[in-house]
Amino acid sequence: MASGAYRNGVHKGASAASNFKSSSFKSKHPPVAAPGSGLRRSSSASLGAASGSLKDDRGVPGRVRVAVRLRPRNAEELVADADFADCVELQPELKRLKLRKNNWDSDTYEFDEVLTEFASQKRVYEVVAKPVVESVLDGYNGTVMAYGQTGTGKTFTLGRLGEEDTSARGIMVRSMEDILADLSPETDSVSVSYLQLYMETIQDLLDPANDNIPIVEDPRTGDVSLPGATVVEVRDQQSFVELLRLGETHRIAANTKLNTESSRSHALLMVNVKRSVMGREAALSSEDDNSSHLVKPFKPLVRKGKLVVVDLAGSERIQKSGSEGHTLEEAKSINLSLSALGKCINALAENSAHVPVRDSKLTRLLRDSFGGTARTSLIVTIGPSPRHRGETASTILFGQRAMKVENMLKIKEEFDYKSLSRKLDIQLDKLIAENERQQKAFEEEVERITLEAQKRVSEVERNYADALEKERLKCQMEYMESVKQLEEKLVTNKKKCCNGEGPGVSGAEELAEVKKLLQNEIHLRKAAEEEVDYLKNRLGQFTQPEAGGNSEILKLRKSLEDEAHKKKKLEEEITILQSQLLQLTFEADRMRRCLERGGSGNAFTGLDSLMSQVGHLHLKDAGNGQRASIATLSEQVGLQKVLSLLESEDANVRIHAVKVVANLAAEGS
Ligand SMILES: Nc1ncnc2c1ncn2[C@@H]1O[C@H](COP(=O)(O)OP(=O)(O)OP(=O)(O)O)[C@@H](O)[C@H]1O
Repeated sequence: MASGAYRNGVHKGASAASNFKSSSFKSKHPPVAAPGSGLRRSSSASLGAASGSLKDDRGVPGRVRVAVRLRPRNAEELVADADFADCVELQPELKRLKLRKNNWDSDTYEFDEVLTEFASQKRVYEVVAKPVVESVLDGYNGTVMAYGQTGTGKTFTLGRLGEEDTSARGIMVRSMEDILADLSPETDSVSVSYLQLYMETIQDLLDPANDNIPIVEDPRTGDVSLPGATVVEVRDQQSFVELLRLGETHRIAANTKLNTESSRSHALLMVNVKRSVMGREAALSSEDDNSSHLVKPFKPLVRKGKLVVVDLAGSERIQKSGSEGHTLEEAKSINLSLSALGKCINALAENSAHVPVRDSKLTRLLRDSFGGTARTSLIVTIGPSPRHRGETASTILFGQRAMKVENMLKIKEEFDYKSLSRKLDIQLDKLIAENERQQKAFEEEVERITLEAQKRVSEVERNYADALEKERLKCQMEYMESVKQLEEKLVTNKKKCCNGEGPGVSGAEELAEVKKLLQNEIHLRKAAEEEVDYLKNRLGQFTQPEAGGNSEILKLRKSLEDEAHKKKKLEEEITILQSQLLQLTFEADRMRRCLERGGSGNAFTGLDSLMSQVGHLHLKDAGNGQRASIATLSEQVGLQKVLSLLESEDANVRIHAVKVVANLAAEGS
């Protein structure tokens, strides 16, 4: 008899149950909640509370919570036990169970939760498993375990998929629903392994070929791992249900092959939840300030919670199962692991110094669930049949002992170097991209400014070239005009000379007029020079910011210099023109004087025509300078002709010829 049992409603001896009266079943002191956790915390009575939880370095104290669930009578029992009362009577409001010994005597037990045959799957989940799931999401390990005789509803409670009737969904499916709803897909992840422990061998229910998985314990942390077990990351509920179905199919196939039943093996679903605490905080802060990740210090932490859901093999005794041969060995093996679990629980309940954890694979696998750092809920399932009273009593006692086991819940939080590295990589990528963007923008800006400058320079060049061209044309026109006027005047003078009229207008007046024209010309030239200077200054202003290397500007300067050079040449030509004009004026004067003296006009005819030709040549070739006129005279008039005039009989002709030659010689020199 358990020390905590009630008999006939009277409490006998110190019991775990008596302690539970003072403990709250509500989550008054939930473990440290992950920031931003979206899962609604259970508010109804639950097994998950850490009574009087005081968090210190060792963790949060948390007793193993135990619920009892009664299966309704099945078809066989309805017939076979028709004339008998159930072996148990439940008082759910008092969280008590009465186990009948006979018609007048019963033992009373108190549990953390008493679930009648009418309890819904939803309620069972909420009081048994939900607080554990919440702890797992907060970074603790958690265990939900079903213990009971074959056929009492362990698989019904834990493993129902509820595909046709969602209200029938069991604890596994509902747990994953809550986990997936609470995780952030960007920073968190959840993965599962599904295993079967049969005859001290661990088989992979997600990969049947993998049928002897070793257990590895971390000597430092005591954490248990199963290297080689298939681990599947779960992204949505549907894929998880598929995995459960696949596991169930493999479990049935494996058991058929081994000629056994599911009740002979233990099924373990391991759910690993990994969430980045920093990731969530950073994500929240970055909503307010996009650049915060660059300046705010951050601590990348990862919380790793592991949920283990264990559907234990049937707890019936060997002698009652009538096993023999291989089945007997099998039953012994099942019993071995279950009795090892019972022994461990007893040792822990009694605060024994030695806990035989290593006696079986089951206890090795569950070492964290009892007396470890996990939050653990146990649901013991019982049937109503008085024919199985002994099994029911044994199950109830197992549950009562488990209620005495105290765990020290510890949060599994690690510094997440991987996440830090990933975050830094992302930050680095962002910075590189930003840098490239800025570099590109800078280059585009430089290109834009260069284009703008080039455009402005070419605009100035064009304006300047236009202005120069205009000025040049203007000068040319004026020059041509002046030359034309001089020619006309010369012809008029000659005509007058030939007609013996003499210069109608005095030569001095004509000369003054020509001088005036020249002055005008000089004035215009000066104005053009000023215009050029002004344009030069303007160009200098435009090109100053790009000083030091713009080839366009250099070109512009060169063309400016060329223009200045041309201008200088034009000025020289004007000077030549002036000297020629003087010479012509002199010749005209001389001719006029000659005519006035009444000398032979005929005698001078050849010489006049020669002078006329010389004059024309001078005007035509003025652009090439004085030297060109001698060469042209020699070519076009012929030096022989000039020389023949020197031998003329007329002395005046000879004198003129001498003068012409002398003038030409003076020109030549
Ligand atoms: N609370 C319940 N309400 C209605 N039916 C139930 C309940 N619990 C169990 N059953 C039914 O009882 C039968 C046995 O249940 P189940 O297979 O879950 O038992 P078990 O303890 O897992 O058995 P085993 O140890 O052999 O695997 C099933 O048909 C199941 O539907």
